[in-house]
Amino acid sequence: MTRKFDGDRLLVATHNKGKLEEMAHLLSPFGVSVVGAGEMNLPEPEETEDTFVGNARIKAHAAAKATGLPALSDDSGITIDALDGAPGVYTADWAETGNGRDFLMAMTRAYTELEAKGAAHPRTAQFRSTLVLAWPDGHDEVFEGIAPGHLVWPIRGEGGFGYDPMFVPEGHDITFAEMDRWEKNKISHRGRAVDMFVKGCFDG
Ligand SMILES: O=P(O)(O)OP(=O)(O)OP(=O)(O)OC[C@H]1O[C@@H](n2cnc3c(O)ncnc32)[C@H](O)[C@@H]1O
Ligand SMILES: [Mg+2]
Repeated sequence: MTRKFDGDRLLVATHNKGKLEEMAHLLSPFGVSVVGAGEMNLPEPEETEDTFVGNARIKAHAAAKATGLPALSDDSGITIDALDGAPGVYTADWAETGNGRDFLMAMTRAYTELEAKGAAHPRTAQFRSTLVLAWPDGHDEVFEGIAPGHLVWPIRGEGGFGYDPMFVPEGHDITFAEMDRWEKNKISHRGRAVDMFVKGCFDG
């Protein structure tokens, strides 16, 4: 098996601990361990684009430029059909309190907006993950994964992170937050995007 990047540790340009743990688990079967942007003391760049790929590019290129290493970023979020795709790229912003993030507040907003619209059940939604592998020479590669499902209320489960307690993936009746620790990775948007990354970056 050959790989397109050198060394065993891959820089993952994220400051989200939940994402980093999932990436570490998803990549370990390929002999790749990860190091997060936080551990490398890299700043968190402002995500000023209005697309997942645009923001993923900002994060990956900032990390690659700062370190001279290839860097893999993840920009992700949830699109809710009855809310015309909101919160989408603003998924993290819905949790912003001005003093950290509150995901119960963000999930409550999603539920409240669905109720206000009288949205029918099932309230379909998709988790989306766009990975960008950026190289120090400025070029990049893009990989995407989608997990379809629906939203439930009240929220259920203690696992995962972010909006996991309100999301039931298609073909299941428990939320991502109710799944055993690594079950989510087998079917998640991030798991699917990492599959594409692995296919694109390894041969043999
Ligand atoms: O930008 P980085 O540093 O990677 O970390 P972040 O948490 O800010 O990540 P994003 O900018 O990509 O925002 C994604 C938002 O979507 C949420 N999200 C993404 N993937 C998720 C998942 O697998 N389960 C639950 N919520 C998720 C997450 O909690 C964030 O609020
Ligand atoms: Mg972010």
